[in-house]
Amino acid sequence: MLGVWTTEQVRAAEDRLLARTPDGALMRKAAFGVATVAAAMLRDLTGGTAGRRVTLLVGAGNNGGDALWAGATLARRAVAVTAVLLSPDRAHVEGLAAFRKAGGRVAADLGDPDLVIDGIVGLSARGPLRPAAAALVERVEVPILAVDLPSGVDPDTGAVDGPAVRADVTVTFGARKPVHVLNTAHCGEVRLVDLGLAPELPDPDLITLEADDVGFAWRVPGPSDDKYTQGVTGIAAGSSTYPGAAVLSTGAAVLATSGMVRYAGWAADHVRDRWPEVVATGTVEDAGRVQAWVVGPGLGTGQTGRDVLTAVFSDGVPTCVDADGITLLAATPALWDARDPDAPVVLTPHAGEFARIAEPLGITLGADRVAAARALAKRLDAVVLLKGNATVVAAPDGRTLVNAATSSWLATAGSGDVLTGLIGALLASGLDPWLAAGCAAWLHVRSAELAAHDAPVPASLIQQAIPAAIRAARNLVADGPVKP
Ligand SMILES: NC(=O)C1=CN([C@@H]2O[C@H](COP(=O)(O)OP(=O)(O)OC[C@H]3O[C@@H](n4cnc5c(N)ncnc54)[C@H](OP(=O)(O)O)[C@@H]3O)[C@@H](O)[C@H]2O)[C@@H](O)CC1
Ligand SMILES: Nc1ncnc2c1ncn2[C@@H]1O[C@H](COP(=O)(O)OP(=O)(O)O)[C@@H](O)[C@H]1O
Ligand SMILES: [K+]
Repeated sequence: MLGVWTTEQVRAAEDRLLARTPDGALMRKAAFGVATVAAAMLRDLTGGTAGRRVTLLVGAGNNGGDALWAGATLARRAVAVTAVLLSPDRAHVEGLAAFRKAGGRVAADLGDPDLVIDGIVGLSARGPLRPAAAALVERVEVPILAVDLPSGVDPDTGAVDGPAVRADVTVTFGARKPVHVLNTAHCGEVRLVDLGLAPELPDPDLITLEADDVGFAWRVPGPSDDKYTQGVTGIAAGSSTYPGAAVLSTGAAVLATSGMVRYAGWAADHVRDRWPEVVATGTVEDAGRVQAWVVGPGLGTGQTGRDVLTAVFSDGVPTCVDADGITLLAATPALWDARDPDAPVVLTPHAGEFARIAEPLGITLGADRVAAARALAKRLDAVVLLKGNATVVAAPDGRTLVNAATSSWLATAGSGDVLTGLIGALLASGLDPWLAAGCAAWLHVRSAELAAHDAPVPASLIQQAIPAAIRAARNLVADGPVKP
């Protein structure tokens, strides 16, 4: 697991570190990291550094100071560095002096650079780029290295509300901030420069899962296991209109667990045809014991759906509610009455479903997706997995993880049904519901990556890549550090 800290947490930690560090030392360390990455980018782009051209966009604060110090280091390595000062009378004084002394040039315009370094604004950023900065950024046609974060993007929410830098690489310092996991599209590749901040940091605000976390969490059958002891997953999904959702969701569970999967619903014949290993029945009541239910994909929003949801809740086991299940709960909150308060619920809304269920409760999905997911999780005493390019998973106790997509190929019809099957299988294996949702989101992205190979990919092929993705996660367990 890797931590992510809010700007407030980072600032407080930096203040403590600054108090016992010589003046300017942290900025010089940060800037050296920027210069090192910039030199590597120049080599990749042009085959060398000497004589190559870099333009710095320099704002009014320490972010601009970082850029100027980095520019000074590059200039000493014979790079032709130009600085455009957005607030000339407020540019970082020591940084500008060092930059000029190293041979850096101040100019009014971008010039014709090989690389641009964005030092417009960092942790103090509020709102989109202002017009002068926006006009410059708009004209950039070469790769951009962002200092700390891409300017114009909100550091704590990753939200973009107007002109903003879209970086190829972001070099950040001391700790990752929310923007780095919530808006990977604007950050590009994120590199972290160690400032020695770790001892000053509190518990992280958010976490992200690594491959070995997922591999470690995946249940592996032992010699005394049988098909029941590994957890039986139940899927209550599909209807005459949407039989495919049942097939996709059930299949994902089949591929994610070596135990047993039961299906209950209208699409029993379709499911049996595609997945003969599934025990399929017409109703939840006839399905037999399961350790977790998935309910909702393609279920329909009529009386049958309401009856199915009630039957599932009455079973008193961990339950993942998706799609039509969420819409039903939004329209008829009394359906919650059938829920056993001790049985965990995972809700998996996309933005529209989130609005449907959250707005009547006074919770809106604004720019701060983490805050919204946390509020709904607390209010409903359920894990909330909010879908999107960055998937946010919030537990009722406030634990929150973010899983960033590596592409947008997952945005395809039926891919959410695959995700629910994965969550169901992990819930049935006995995993903590928040971790189950997070591991499923991680594996979902990895499956899409393996299946897509930079081309469109249907949900059924994402599903087929599940075993390869599990292997990828588990191999790292074998090679990586042993966890307690
Ligand atoms: N502390 C440390 O230990 C270390 C800190 N480090 C570095 O310091 C950075 C934080 O620096 P910082 O706090 O000086 O402010 P910073 O982000 O440069 O903003 C400057 C000014 O920009 C303006 N502005 C605001 N929004 C804007 C917008 N949308 N578009 C345009 N302009 C906008 C606003 O000024 P205003 O014009 O509103 O008066 C604001 O005050 C941090 O990100 C890291 O890079 C590293 O060196 C490592 C050690
Ligand atoms: N732009 C995007 N980039 C990456 N993943 C995305 C993007 N948009 C949606 N997704 C993911 O794709 C899946 C879509 O699920 P959902 O909206 O329920 O679709 P469906 O109902 O068709 O199965 C979710 O896992 C979501 O996180
Ligand atoms: K920046």
